[in-house]
Amino acid sequence: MSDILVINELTVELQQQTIIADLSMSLQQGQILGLVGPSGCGKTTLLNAIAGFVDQQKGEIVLDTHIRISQKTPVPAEKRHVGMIFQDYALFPHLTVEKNIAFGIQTLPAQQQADRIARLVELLSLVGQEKKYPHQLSGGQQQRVAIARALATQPKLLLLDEPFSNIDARLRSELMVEMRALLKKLNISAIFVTHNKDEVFTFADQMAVMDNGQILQMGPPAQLSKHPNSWLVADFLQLGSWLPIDVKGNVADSVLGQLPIDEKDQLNGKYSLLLKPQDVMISADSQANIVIKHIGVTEYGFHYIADSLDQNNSLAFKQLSFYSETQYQLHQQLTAQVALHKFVVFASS
Ligand SMILES: Nc1ncnc2c1ncn2[C@@H]1O[C@H](COP(=O)(O)OP(=O)(O)OP(=O)(O)O)[C@@H](O)[C@H]1O
Repeated sequence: MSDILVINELTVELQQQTIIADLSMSLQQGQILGLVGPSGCGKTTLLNAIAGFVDQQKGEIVLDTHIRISQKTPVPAEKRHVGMIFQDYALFPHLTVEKNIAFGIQTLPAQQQADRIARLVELLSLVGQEKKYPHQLSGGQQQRVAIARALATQPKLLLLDEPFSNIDARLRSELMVEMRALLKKLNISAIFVTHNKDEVFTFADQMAVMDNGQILQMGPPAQLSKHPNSWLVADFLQLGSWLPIDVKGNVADSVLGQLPIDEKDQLNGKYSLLLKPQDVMISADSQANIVIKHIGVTEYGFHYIADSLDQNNSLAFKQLSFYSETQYQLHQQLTAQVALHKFVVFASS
């Protein structure tokens, strides 16, 4: 399978500030990539650089194995065969649905335009809406028009900036499933930006976590959840809570007791241990070490958030998350123990 996109050491500066810093990645033909990361880390700028809306200062972007773009050999946006769907869809308010869809293909012969519009209207369930204006459509319909308009030019790669953020929560997952099926059917590769990790798990084959203009980790979402390569990735994916530990040799001190540490890891000093909710065992006895601060009800039972009872200890923590079928009370003091497993430990918190 060939790569639809290869990025080598890309640097993008905006107003003398480095926004994308030496970023490298690749995406296989037909794959959907979910791009996540903290606000301001450069996600939209990366899409803009791929689409050709901002200049690159260094590095190379290779589209569909043969369109090679660098600072010395720029390629205008319209020659990149990349479609982009903006967060607010950016539909033309004074144009009907069919005229919006036709916008990028006006140079084609009239019959070819009409055939392509008819096919897209059918594909995106917009039959009967052709003569309507954007303000006469629901959010979901507007999104489908934006998709149809982007697909009209038959792009090899579709870029979507937070495509689902304006959609009603009930409609969202239905639309995501529909759109994924459509992209797969047309064998169109896509990169979409989101703040919602659940969207990545529903919609994407690959996930990239960005921070500070770089990609920290990229791979199938399940792989990143299992083996986060840094504190930031684990924290962004909300994989659990952070337990401060102090490692000496093959044991670690924590306010939840001593934990065995694999000496092969060669740790020494203070770290943060990733504690998944299922790794926390709770009992109500006289050895209390946590106090319940928040109680929620979920499909997995009660969800509790607790602080360590001793807040003066240098290893004290706040907001340990765990689930239990047992109902405890707010402010109740309990004993938490850590189930023995292969710990994931990171240097900073
Ligand atoms: N035209 C511009 N000129 C100068 N700086 C810009 C410009 N556009 C964006 N930036 C800056 O670049 C950084 C990255 O912005 P970008 O929109 O790419 O981030 P993002 O990850 O998409 O953020 P968000 O998740 O909040 O949408 C920010 O610090 C932003 O202020």
